[in-house]
Amino acid sequence: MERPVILNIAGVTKRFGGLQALSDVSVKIMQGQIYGLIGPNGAGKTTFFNVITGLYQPDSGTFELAGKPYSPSAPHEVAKAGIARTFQNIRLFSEMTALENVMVGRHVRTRQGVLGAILQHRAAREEEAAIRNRAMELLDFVGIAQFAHRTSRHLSYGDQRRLEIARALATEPQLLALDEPAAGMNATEKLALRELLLKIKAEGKTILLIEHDVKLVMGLCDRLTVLDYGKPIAEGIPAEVQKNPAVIEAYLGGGH
Ligand SMILES: Nc1ncnc2c1ncn2[C@@H]1O[C@H](COP(=O)(O)OP(=O)(O)OP(=O)(O)O)[C@@H](O)[C@H]1O
Repeated sequence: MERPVILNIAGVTKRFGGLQALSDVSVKIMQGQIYGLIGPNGAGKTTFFNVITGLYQPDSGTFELAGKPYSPSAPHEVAKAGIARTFQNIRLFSEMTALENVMVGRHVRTRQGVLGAILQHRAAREEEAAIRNRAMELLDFVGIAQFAHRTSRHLSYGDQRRLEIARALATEPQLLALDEPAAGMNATEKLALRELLLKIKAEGKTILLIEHDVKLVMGLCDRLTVLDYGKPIAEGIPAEVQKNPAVIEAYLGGGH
């Protein structure tokens, strides 16, 4: 049986002044897939992420998450709809502990919200305990439970990336969107990241991955789209995409 479509985005265009950053980009991701988005520098990958997560307004496009239209008009709306993302440059609350960072992510999904948590009504206190427990579970899941009470800026680079993923998972997303999670990682950290992403996939979660490390993407993704100058030039399984002459030209040609 065909798996349900989680993300179905069609016909996205985005222009910055005279620059056509995205031209008619469409992506369809099935539940449980790791889907890659690659392309040379300036191809439009981050712009596409920013459009689907509500940071940039698209000029056109249709947006569906788990069969329902969603409006990518503001990041908090997108988070509520069920897309959680991480950023190319780590964006943690650097003075908070690892645990607190994950608890903040969890509040997107709870009844009391941040205000309730501050007011500390009884119901809020109970909810807070549940949030704390779940946050600890997530830290354990990504492999950094031992650092729960460490200030996040004191974590190693690789562990900060894991923490970002734990915080994103805390929102119980339908789709986890990762913007260059391996950027700046050494070989050992990359290997550990690969294991973590496979573990997340094994839980039935769906991942959209922008990544510069082509080897990592090819070994990890079920399918991928290649962008070049804002246009999709190939889509398919890694074995096909890496043989595609347009893809080879985009990466090896002198244009970039
Ligand atoms: N806010 C903006 N205003 C104007 N131009 C922008 C803006 N954001 C991106 N661009 C331009 O859009 C194009 C696509 O950039 P984008 O950052 O999406 O590419 P990318 O594929 O993510 O690149 P990289 O791999 O280097 O991160 C580039 O030419 C970039 O200069």
